[in-house]
Amino acid sequence: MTARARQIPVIVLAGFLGAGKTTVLNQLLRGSGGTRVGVVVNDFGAIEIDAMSVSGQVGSTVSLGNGCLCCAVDGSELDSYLKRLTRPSVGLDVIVIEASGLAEPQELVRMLLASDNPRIVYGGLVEVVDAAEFEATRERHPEIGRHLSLADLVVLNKTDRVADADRERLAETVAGLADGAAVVSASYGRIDPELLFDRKPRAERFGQLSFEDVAGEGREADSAWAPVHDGHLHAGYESVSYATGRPLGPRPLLDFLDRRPEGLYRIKGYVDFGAHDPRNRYVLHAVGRFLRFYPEPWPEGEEHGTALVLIGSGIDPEPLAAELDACRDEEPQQVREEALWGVLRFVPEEE
Ligand SMILES: Nc1nc2c(ncn2[C@@H]2O[C@H](COP(=O)(O)OP(=O)(O)OP(=O)(O)O)[C@@H](O)[C@H]2O)c(=O)[nH]1
Repeated sequence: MTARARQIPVIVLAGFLGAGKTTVLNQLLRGSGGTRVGVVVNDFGAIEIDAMSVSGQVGSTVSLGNGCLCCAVDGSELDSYLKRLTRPSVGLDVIVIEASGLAEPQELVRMLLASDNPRIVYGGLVEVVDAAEFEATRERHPEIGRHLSLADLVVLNKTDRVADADRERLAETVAGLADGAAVVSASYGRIDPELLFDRKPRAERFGQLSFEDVAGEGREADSAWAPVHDGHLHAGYESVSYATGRPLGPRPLLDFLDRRPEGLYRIKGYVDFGAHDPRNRYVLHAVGRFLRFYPEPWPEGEEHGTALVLIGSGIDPEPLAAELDACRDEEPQQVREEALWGVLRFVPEEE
């Protein structure tokens, strides 16, 4: 076999905060059959929540926490992870990089195209869009349109959250921005893995980007290419990581979530409600005003505790941490059955 024949496609999975990238990734991993998928997860927050929530993968996962991969100055960090994943002994068929929700996808694509790792080949950019939040997000961040124009495939996710008529309109808007790339509608990230793992020549599958496309040749000067990161989505965003070994009180936490500041767009992580439910931890997801708790059994042997990442613009880390501290349960051993009811209202019946 020639070196070229062994090249492993590397797909970038991008999309704004909370759009459903991890959900799509988990669906792909579940549906990957015998294909061995390697995963690189790039979290924006210091606690690597996404890496923890990628489940059941067939291949290997490496995680790049705390900071945006698109700001790794020369891509050497990414290169070293890819080197590990592309060792023949690992035997991967495809690698998916889940970008942080604030990454500049073209930076990642550029790094992949510039990589001198002979074992990889750029496999396309998948952009995940939150159908329910898209319009508001685009108003705040018009650059989302530019991201879509680079995509090879757009997943219009969370279509269960919008009415049929809105869905069609959104699909049209997104298709217009995506500049000819395929747009597939999905709920809970359910897309056909064949869309990504097909080994046909990529020119047939995706409108492959050339380096010139990505580097901006023939395009208008693009501020995101400046060596500073002012134009990046994450420039105005802050991430706060919060961890505590003391259980949180359900009611104080719900009060906190209820009055969370407008700029606090994304919260994710695990909550320990202590004696209120000693068997389960509660996966928490807030995206805009959307809030969900997903109880799941504590992994065996895992120390119980709460770990949250809060991401937003104009948020003030210290008061947020102090407010969360104030949610810690005063009487962690005392169970009031009704205390958890408020939380259970935000547990979906089924996906
Ligand atoms: N209603 C609905 N919720 C969804 C859908 N897809 C994902 N979600 C929920 O949206 C929340 C965020 O999903 P994630 O997959 O974590 O989003 P993400 O893009 O990886 O988030 P970041 O890494 O923080 O940017 C979770 O609560 C998901 O269960 C969907 O199609 N419909």
